[in-house]
Amino acid sequence: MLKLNVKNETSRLRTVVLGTAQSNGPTPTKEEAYDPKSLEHIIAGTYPIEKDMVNEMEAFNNVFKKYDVQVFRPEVIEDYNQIFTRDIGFVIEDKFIKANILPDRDRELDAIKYVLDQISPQNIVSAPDEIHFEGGDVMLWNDYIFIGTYKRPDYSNYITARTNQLGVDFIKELFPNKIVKSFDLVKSKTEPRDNALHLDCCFQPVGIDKAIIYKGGFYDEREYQYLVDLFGVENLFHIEREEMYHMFSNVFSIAPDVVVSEKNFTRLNNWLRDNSFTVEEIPYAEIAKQEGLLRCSTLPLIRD
Ligand SMILES: NC(=[NH2+])NCCC[C@H](N)C(=O)O
Repeated sequence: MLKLNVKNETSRLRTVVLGTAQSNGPTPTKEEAYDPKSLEHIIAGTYPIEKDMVNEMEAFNNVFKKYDVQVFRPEVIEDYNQIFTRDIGFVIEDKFIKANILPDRDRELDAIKYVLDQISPQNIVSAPDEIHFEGGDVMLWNDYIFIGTYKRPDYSNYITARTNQLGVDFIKELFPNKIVKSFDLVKSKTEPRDNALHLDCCFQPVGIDKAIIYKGGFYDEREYQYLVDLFGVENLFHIEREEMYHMFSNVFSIAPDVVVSEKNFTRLNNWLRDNSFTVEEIPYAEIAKQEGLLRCSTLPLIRD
């Protein structure tokens, strides 16, 4: 049995699910795209090919091997995108919460059934259909749970809005001892530079007291200010619109002092090293074209 334990984004990682790019399927049509960055690359004819994405995920897997992390991979569903495991469920403390994900993606959860079978059933939580959340919107910070959401009434018009108020309320009720803070995110169906698809596309803690943040991802400046006040401006690495488009905030921590990052994120990687982090650089620019990066590709089950 797996003894789940995740309380934050950075404690030493022991067990994780890493997505797979195998049998990712043919390039989707414009109509099939469910995020604007994939759409941009479908139109431009630059949508990533499977072989490149498999290689990028292997590089990620090799970093896990180097740090002795136990890795589960989803069973491969033929011609189905299973890269972004983060969104299909998430662990808070010792609970696995199954996400009510975008209908286009709902088969992804079946592929990790063999992992869920190793978790005590009383620790697996699912929510009624009208309650929406995806793991990319849920971020743990010890006593805090940060949740990205979309609060305006046209929620259902946005395929890029993945977590609703009911989702926020559900998590609040499940964890009455946590401080649950939600953040209304900026969304666009057509411009990836103005779309914070999930909270991890515009914010993520690193180390024990630092974080990466993109101010423009927050619809309400007061909610951005809340994080500035909580972390302290000197502990924040502010990214620009183009850097958020490249997904600088979507790196992944293996330990408080070890961050896996994209090899072209020079400005961020230098800042991390200047702050005594070890940066494990890997290529991930092809997968980035699907509006997800390293955090999105992982689902941590056990951290120290
Ligand atoms: N946690 C994340 N930011 N995940 C990114 C998922 C990207 C994927 N193309 C989608 O639209 O669902």
